[in-house]
Amino acid sequence: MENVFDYEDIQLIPAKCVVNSRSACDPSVKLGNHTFKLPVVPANMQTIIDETIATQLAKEGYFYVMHRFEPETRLSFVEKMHAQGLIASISVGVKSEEYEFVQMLATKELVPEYITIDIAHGHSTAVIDMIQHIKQHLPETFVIAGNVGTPEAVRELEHAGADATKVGIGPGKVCITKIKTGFGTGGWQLAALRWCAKAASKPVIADGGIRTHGDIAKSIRFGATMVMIGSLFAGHEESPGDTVERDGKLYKEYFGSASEYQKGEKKNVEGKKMYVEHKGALQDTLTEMEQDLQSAISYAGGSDLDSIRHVDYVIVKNSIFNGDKVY
Ligand SMILES: NC(=O)C1=CN([C@@H]2O[C@H](COP(=O)(O)OP(=O)(O)OC[C@H]3O[C@@H](n4cnc5c(N)ncnc54)[C@H](OP(=O)(O)O)[C@@H]3O)[C@@H](O)[C@H]2O)C=CC1
Ligand SMILES: Nc1nc2c(ncn2[C@@H]2O[C@H](COP(=O)(O)O)[C@@H](O)[C@H]2O)c(=O)[nH]1
Repeated sequence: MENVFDYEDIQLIPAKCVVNSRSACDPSVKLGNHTFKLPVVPANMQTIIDETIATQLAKEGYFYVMHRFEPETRLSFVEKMHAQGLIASISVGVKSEEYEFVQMLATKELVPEYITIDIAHGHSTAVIDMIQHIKQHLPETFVIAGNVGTPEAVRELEHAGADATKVGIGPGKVCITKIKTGFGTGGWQLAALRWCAKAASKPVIADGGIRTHGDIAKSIRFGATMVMIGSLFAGHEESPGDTVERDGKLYKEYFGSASEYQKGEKKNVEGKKMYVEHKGALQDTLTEMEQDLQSAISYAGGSDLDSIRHVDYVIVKNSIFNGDKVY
């Protein structure tokens, strides 16, 4: 691997603007059979999304992926979403009961529009088998498989039938995989995304490590169709994590899906808990993301997301923030 870099090492180079207002730029994206307002999806984690947020996002035209940590609610969740005419987008693991769950959905003719296979090390026989199982029983469902960090993994999961792959092993804010195992794309997630996207023939979702809205545009430039984000979505008033007050300031808890707080035990822990500053309503962040992406598109010299994919860039190793705090 040559040219290893991460989000903070890159600046995109502006091209001549062709719109008279940023509002003329369209940041919507197609994934599978549906078009969504933004190329952004909140992480399928228990402190990031719940049924209320999923419903709100679906109603407003944003993509969402419900987490898999209350497995007994998933079937009724799909029913509830479909009863409202909304898309159902759920997560599964790879244990034997998950095979039965997929079969049960098929038997009841409940077909989620999207299923995400949510596993730490997605380049595995377990994930390949699950892709094939879903495709056998729910052939109409769009399958997102992950997480992976190499072109070989992208090719194998696509070959097994995945409709999209999710890239990112260890770049997450509450991730400790890189520390505990020495493996992953932490510190070079953007370069790993580029490496994987070049091998992909289907959409790639960049997962983890997004710290600013500009990082969304950079992900698009380096091959992502969409980005999955945890920490930037953890602090909203709607966020499911507990709210705590410290020295008169409000914070929300954000913990990893492989943390002891999620697992309820200290076994194979690869995630931690942190507190993020409370920051108001989720819709405000989504609106700001939309405006920032519209602006990014205008800097790219176009009027839609595709224009970002073609801009030049420079590598300015770890220096673009000039030592400033990001916010
Ligand atoms: N994106 C990322 O960088 C990471 C994300 N996570 C998140 O944490 C959650 C838990 O993930 P995960 O532990 O995969 O899910 P599960 O705890 O559901 O494990 C799924 C199955 O895969 C097995 N398994 C897990 N990791 C490995 C491995 N490295 N090698 C072989 N078998 C393995 C488990 O067995 P056993 O437990 O016995 O090994 C289990 O049977 C997920 O939501 C995932 O997205 C976790 C780490 C990294
Ligand atoms: N290594 C771990 N990664 C995790 C864990 N829980 C979630 N995740 C991944 O992080 C992203 C979100 O990253 P962020 O930088 O936007 O906060 C999420 O989508 C997962 O892929 C975990 O316990 N360990």
